[in-house]
Amino acid sequence: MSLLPVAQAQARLFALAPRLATETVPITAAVGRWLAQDLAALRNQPWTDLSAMDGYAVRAAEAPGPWRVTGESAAGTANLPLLPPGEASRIFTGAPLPPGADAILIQENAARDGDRLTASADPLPAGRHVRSAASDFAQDALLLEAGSRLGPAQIALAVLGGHGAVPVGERPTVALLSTGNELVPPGAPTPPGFLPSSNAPMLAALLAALPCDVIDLGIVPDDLDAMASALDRARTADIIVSTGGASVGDHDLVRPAFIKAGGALDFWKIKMRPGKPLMAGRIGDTLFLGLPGNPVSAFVTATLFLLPLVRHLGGARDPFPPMSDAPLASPLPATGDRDDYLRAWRGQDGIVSVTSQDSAATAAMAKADCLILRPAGSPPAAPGDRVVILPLP
Ligand SMILES: Nc1nc2c(c(=O)[nH]1)N[C@H]1C(S)=C(S)[C@@H](COP(=O)(O)OP(=O)(O)OC[C@H]3O[C@@H](n4cnc5c(N)ncnc54)[C@H](O)[C@@H]3O)O[C@H]1N2
Ligand code: MOO
Repeated sequence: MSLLPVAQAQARLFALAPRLATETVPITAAVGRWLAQDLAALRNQPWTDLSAMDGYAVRAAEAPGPWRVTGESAAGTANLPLLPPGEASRIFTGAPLPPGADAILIQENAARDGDRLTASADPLPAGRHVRSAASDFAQDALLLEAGSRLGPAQIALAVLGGHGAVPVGERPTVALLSTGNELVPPGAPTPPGFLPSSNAPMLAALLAALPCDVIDLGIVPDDLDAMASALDRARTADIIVSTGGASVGDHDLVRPAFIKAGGALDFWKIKMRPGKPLMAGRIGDTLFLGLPGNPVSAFVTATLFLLPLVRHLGGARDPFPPMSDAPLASPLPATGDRDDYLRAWRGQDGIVSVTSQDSAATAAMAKADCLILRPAGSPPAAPGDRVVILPLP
């Protein structure tokens, strides 16, 4: 079987995965989720011309006064009477300007003696310290496009736009299955032959940044029937993710177990390093991703396939990790016949690849804050050469 290029594999994975239904949730529960529809403003912001400062509302053409201070405007007032010529109104930040006023004299620049007011400094142009009606956004304006992620700034915008609830993609459920006779749960004793299972906690940590619900189904031994029944039990999830047992050894049983459980495999073996044995398919309505067991391979394939899949299902417009380019600080060897995703960190002088690129080197992986993408067949690279990087979450 020839190796499938990463972009083709990602496209095939998404083709297996229709987006989830949408639901309307209170705005406070929408953080991190993706809008299911364009969001338009239900109101003008500001609703009318407002003062940006504490001071006096005046007619700018009358500066530097004197004015007679008559009315007052505070935030929360409306329907103010016309400001007669020659008069000023005391005003506070966020309060509406009385009709006729067109500038704010800030109180630091005002001299007041009883109800007599004069401007003590600088010319006062019309519009000074005024936030004009709808200058932030107007009613019916498009605030946020479908597929946008709702972070803190987007939530503020939606609320000011008049929305108390928003339509978003549902949260997918992700079931994690760790395969391997050698695995024990985190923190358990490790007699000879055993090691702690780190993949599920690592994947749960990666998924914690996304709106999804993670179920850890624990460790399954390298046994065809045990794996097949574990996969079958996991079918209530939207996505099943296994780690380990994905390669070609006699104990690598995930693929036959998936087929035994009734799954239809769509692809296996990707033109990437690490991560070659990655596989994907469907079992009923559930998507299946079989990640390699090596912790670094599982980390990289999760970054390039699992996280984008969760974003896609939840309605994201941009599901893939962003890429940029940056200069290298240290040299790189030529790549082989697979795309390399090298673990690296962003130093002051450029990108530094971590010392060990072995797919079991977790100490080196933990120093990385980005991946360098080096396409298959790239020649050696020297310090100063620009490379494509993917920042890590
Ligand atoms: N003859 C070949 N051998 C291998 C090939 C190949 O093409 N031909 N591919 C290699 C590549 S590339 C990878 S990647 C690995 C992946 O193998 P598996 O997915 O079958 O993973 P395992 O053999 O089950 O485990 C590999 C390694 O990772 C450790 N492991 C597994 N699960 C966990 C876990 N939950 N937590 C921590 N560590 C885990 C496991 O003990 C092994 O050391 O295959 C190559 N072989
Ligand atoms: O493709 Mo594997 O993940 O190199 O060790």
